[in-house]
Amino acid sequence: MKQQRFSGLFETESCTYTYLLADTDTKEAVIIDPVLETIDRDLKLIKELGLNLTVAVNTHCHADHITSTGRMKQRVAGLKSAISKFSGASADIHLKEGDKITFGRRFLSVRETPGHTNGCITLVTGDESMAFTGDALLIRGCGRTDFQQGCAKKLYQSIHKKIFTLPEECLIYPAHDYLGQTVSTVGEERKFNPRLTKSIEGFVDIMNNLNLSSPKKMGIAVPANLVCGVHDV
Ligand SMILES: N[C@@H](CCC(=O)N[C@@H](CSS)C(=O)NCC(=O)O)C(=O)O
Ligand SMILES: [Fe+2]
Repeated sequence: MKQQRFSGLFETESCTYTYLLADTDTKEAVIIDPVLETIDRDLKLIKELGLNLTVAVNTHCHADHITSTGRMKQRVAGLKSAISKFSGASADIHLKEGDKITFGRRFLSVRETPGHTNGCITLVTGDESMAFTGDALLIRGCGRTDFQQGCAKKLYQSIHKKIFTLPEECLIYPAHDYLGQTVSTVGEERKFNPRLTKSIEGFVDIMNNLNLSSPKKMGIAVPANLVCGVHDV
């Protein structure tokens, strides 16, 4: 019987979620958005579970924290890094719409969801029961669109066309949450997301008036993440 192991892991400084998915029959595993500060915790869990980590994928070139994918590659034999081909970042695998990341008999399929950045992707499990939305769709929110080629119109269209078309009960796992929320569903966000339930004009207006300060680590995170996060910290 095919089984899947799923872990949601949290990094407290940047409020980032890292997700680990494994086929428990074959032990092949994939990690999504791992953070440099929590590399030891994540690799310990992978070792404890006896998993063979084959792919470390970033949903986009993060601006607020440094990815651990480069460092993980140095510590896990055969591990490949992956990111969108539109991210501008180096990686072993450059992903595009419709690509599949396989782990054992399971897979994640790639949906391009630009708007927060040009290279944002949403990863959807083969049975469409889970979607890892990165910073495109957050729980009752969405990624900001005021830097890294952000575009509010594009983000609105990405979310409506590529995420809200998934089954209502599909679980939404974002890359961040600042309020302690861990999971939502497509149906819930379609109904209750205060930004995405507006018209496109209303959405653009909200996004143009967020007035958020830049992420504290942006100056070091973006250049580091363009090269898989490997740099002298
Ligand atoms: N204060 C944090 C950065 C917070 C932030 O800008 N979050 C991003 C996602 S990380 S690129 C975002 O899109 N937020 C949207 C929102 O509505 O909050 C820091 O200093 O790191
Ligand atoms: Fe981001």
